[in-house]
Amino acid sequence: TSVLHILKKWLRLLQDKFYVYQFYKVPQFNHNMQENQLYRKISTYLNSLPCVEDSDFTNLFSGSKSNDINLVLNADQKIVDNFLGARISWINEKDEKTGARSFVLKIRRNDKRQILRAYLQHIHSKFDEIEQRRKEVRLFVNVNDESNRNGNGNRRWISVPFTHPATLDTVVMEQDLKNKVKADLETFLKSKQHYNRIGRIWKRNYLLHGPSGTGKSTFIAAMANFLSYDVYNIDLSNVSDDSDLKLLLLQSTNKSLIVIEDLDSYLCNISTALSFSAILNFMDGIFSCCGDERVMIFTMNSKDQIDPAVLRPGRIDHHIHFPLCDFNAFKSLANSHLGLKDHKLFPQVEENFQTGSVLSPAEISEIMISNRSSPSRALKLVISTHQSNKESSESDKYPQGLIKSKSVRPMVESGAFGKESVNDLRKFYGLVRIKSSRKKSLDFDTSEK
Ligand SMILES: Nc1ncnc2c1ncn2[C@@H]1O[C@H](COP(=O)(O)OP(=O)(O)OP(=O)(O)O)[C@@H](O)[C@H]1O
Ligand SMILES: [Mg+2]
Repeated sequence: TSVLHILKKWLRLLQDKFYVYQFYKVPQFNHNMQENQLYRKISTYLNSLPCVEDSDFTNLFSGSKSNDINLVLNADQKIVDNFLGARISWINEKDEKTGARSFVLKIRRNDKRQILRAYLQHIHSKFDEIEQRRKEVRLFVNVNDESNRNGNGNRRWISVPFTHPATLDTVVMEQDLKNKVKADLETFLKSKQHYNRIGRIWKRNYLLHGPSGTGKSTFIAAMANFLSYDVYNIDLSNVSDDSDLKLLLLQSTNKSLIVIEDLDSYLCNISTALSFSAILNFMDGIFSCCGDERVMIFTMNSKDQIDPAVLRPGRIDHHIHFPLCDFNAFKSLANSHLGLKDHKLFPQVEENFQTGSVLSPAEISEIMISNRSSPSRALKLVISTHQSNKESSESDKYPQGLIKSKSVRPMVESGAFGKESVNDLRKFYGLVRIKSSRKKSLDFDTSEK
């Protein structure tokens, strides 16, 4: 077989001498460093070809499902495709200077006239088919400029499969609000023509604001799963300057969620690297290549200190507030986390929440997860943590030295729990204290402290 294989190869080389070929190059990026969609389509198409399995050398990657194994072409690997009797070969080349990649198509001149157009159309439709089947949402994060310079071909994003399990059903929030957001997203998905007609970029901007641990990030994941959009999470600390921010937007694809978390902390300490106007322009999306189907989401702990220009209508289409946990939210969490529709301790919890909420859904959900074997203990712990947090937030009005003695002692002395629960509580309470002091450091600058 080896001899046969070698003979075939020679014969092919000999035949090649008798034909005139034409070459087509499909670079990964255009001159503005926008990703060439055709490159992505060709890459997906070629990796799906059965002949990848027969090639001399190829890469194996695990897929999104546990048993999946994907074959992925290696750089510089040659692959031969057959279409309507014509032989078309592809190779993935790397530009030594810039590190940018391109696919190069080689086709006989005669075949080109007959089939090239149909062949490219075939790639388009195969790609759509594969995408439909795959429906894999990916999470992109921006790499810093350094790795870019190290021959990454100016690629600013790296991606992994997005597997967050949150859905709009699992996020606890007011039902009316949830329905409104759902309806808004559904209308958005159907509104391409409308946006075109009124001359606006087809995008929707959301601001999620509220204290830490109230579900903002979880809601973003739920939105991504609802829309089946890829998520581009921009870490502004990895953005070197204004043009870098533009580049990130240019290199994102359509049907995507573009996320900037904790925008308030960046706006309050705007660095020299990134200007205020660059952020505003970014939010408007005027640099986006085709402005197709993008949802932008910004999160903040508070919008009190934010320049109204950032929040003006059009720049932010929807403001969604994520509050601390009230009794209704608590009941939803108890239902989803502990399977409790009702419990004899519910009236006591309700009474507690009526005096004002001090626990975030994250804190309550944490208590419920770690005590899910004993719902009663979880509820008692919620009540006592709520009380102690309330006391400590009141004692924040007093000098620092008083806080500890005021807040910790009543819980430990109450004797309502076994030793284990008290330890749990201490441990958990420690976390809460660390969290709240972290928040303080965001709110005030050190000189004020
Ligand atoms: N509204 C909610 N519904 C369901 N789970 C929630 C909700 N809020 C918080 N949680 C739970 O708490 C955890 C933390 O929530 P999340 O990270 O979404 O909060 P966040 O508002 O983004 O906080 P931060 O401002 O600190 O980033 C999540 O793992 C989630 O399971
Ligand atoms: Mg978050």
